[in-house]
Amino acid sequence: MAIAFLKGHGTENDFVVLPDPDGDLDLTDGRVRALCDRRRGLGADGVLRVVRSKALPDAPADIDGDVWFMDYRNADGSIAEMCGNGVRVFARYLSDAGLVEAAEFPVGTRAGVRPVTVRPDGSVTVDMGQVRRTGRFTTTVAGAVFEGLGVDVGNPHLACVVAGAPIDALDLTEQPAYDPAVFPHGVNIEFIELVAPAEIRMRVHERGVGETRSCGTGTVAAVAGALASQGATTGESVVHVPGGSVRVTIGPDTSTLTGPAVFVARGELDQDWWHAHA
Ligand SMILES: N[C@@H](CCC[C@H](N)C(=O)O)C(=O)O
Repeated sequence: MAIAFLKGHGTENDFVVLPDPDGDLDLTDGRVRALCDRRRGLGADGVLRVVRSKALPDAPADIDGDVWFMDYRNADGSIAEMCGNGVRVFARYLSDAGLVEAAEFPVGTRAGVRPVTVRPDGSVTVDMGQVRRTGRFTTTVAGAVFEGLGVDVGNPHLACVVAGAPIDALDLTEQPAYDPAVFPHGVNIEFIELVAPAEIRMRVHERGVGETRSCGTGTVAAVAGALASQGATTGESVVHVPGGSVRVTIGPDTSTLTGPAVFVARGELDQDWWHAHA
């Protein structure tokens, strides 16, 4: 069986997309790690398997079986509940491939259904759901302690506004320290610089990946963190990340993320390579 793939990115958070409507692929952790490896594989921050919800045994039971499901894996092979940049790339794939005809449709994720709108200019808006604030916590980078807002947007985040020092100077090559009692399943950690009332810059260290050039769920968490630093819970902001810019709105009941979704390549995996990495 030929195994098709696409390579795409959203603000340079890059993914291998594997169309697998009937859930036939044996997508082991080892294969995910090999696919994401930038030397022995295709190279990516994560894998997006495109599968019908009814074909994935661990899809949440309340998602309609015909809804397309984003089976997301981090580069280290771990499973994450949600990926904001990935869901835009995923939605764009479904639309370009003619698997969905409407411009607005639901995408299933482990964090629940996320309604998306694919726009004629190729950008995608995602309804990211309600932002849950979980408390104030700290992280440590090279001995420097940063305080931030814990945020749950389906997956866990710690959004830290950095005052008085440029975020560019932070060394994010190592895992920033955090309290595992607070984040027992790990955490994505954002470092935020306030640029203007509705404009921020962000860097991120992603759970299961390392520093990436963007994190969509992280941008929503970052805007929640920036708003909190100004005593607000709702608002909107442009978020500049190393890989580009996105727009985030946060309301009392839900949030949205709008940004690009780009395809770079498509092809077929080598069968021998696939079998060698079981
Ligand atoms: N890059 C993603 C988030 C991917 C999952 C994350 N690393 C986690 O483990 O929660 C995004 O764009 O949101």
